[in-house]
Amino acid sequence: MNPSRHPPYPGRFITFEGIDGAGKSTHIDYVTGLLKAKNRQVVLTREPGGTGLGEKLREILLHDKMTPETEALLMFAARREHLADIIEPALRRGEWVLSDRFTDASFAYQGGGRGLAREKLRQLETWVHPHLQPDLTFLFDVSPDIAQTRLEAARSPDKFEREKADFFNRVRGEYLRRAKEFPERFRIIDSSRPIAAIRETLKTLIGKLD
Ligand SMILES: Nc1ncnc2c1ncn2[C@@H]1O[C@H](COP(=O)(O)OP(=O)(O)O)[C@@H](O)[C@H]1O
Ligand SMILES: Cc1cn([C@H]2C[C@H](O)[C@@H](COP(=O)(O)OP(=O)(O)O)O2)c(=O)[nH]c1=O
Repeated sequence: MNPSRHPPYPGRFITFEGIDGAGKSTHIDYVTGLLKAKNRQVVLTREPGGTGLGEKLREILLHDKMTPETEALLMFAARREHLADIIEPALRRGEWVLSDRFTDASFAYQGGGRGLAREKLRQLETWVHPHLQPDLTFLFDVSPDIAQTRLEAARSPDKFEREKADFFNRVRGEYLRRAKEFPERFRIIDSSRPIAAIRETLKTLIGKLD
């Protein structure tokens, strides 16, 4: 049970983070399978998105030009809906929520990437989810060069994916800084390795959860 939660929910909240192309989407399905094999009820979701309104905001966020402040506010607006409609009800029911990104992404992208002050993001975090943090965060860590090569082979880029290596170096740096700040919940996964090797790591880590 996560003691930082009030009230304490019986479910578990696991988030998947990393720069674009790091392999989150590839591995979230694998982890879902591992948990289902352990007879856990799993809710698979993503940010921005996860709700009807959240998915509409995602379309705007991924394609429209806006100030960094607007970007942060819309990310947290989508998150508020996500928490109220999906995440907290599932945790109350005792289910395992796996989310492709959460608030660490706002610190990494809007903070590290766009340069917004960390304190502003902390204020939004306190406003939107004062008593809830993930139980566990997998940080898929890889260089922007490798991620870019993988993405070029896979799909056409959205607004974020068109950013340059400098931007992703700052995003990666902020993710790693947060992993140091919250070592009890972060697990850094070396994502430069082949998919099979990463699966082995994930299997070991998931096997340790009760
Ligand atoms: N460890 C890996 N080695 C090689 N290719 C990978 C690896 N992980 C993911 N990929 C490929 O890279 C691309 C981006 O992966 P994806 O899971 O969509 O990343 P993300 O969700 O983090 O943006 C996909 O085509 C995927 O098959
Ligand atoms: C949740 C979140 C995502 N993002 C960005 C990161 C991603 O580039 C984009 C969409 O995330 P994601 O769903 O990971 O995109 P994809 O499936 O194409 O890899 O939104 C932020 O900038 N801040 C946030 O708080």
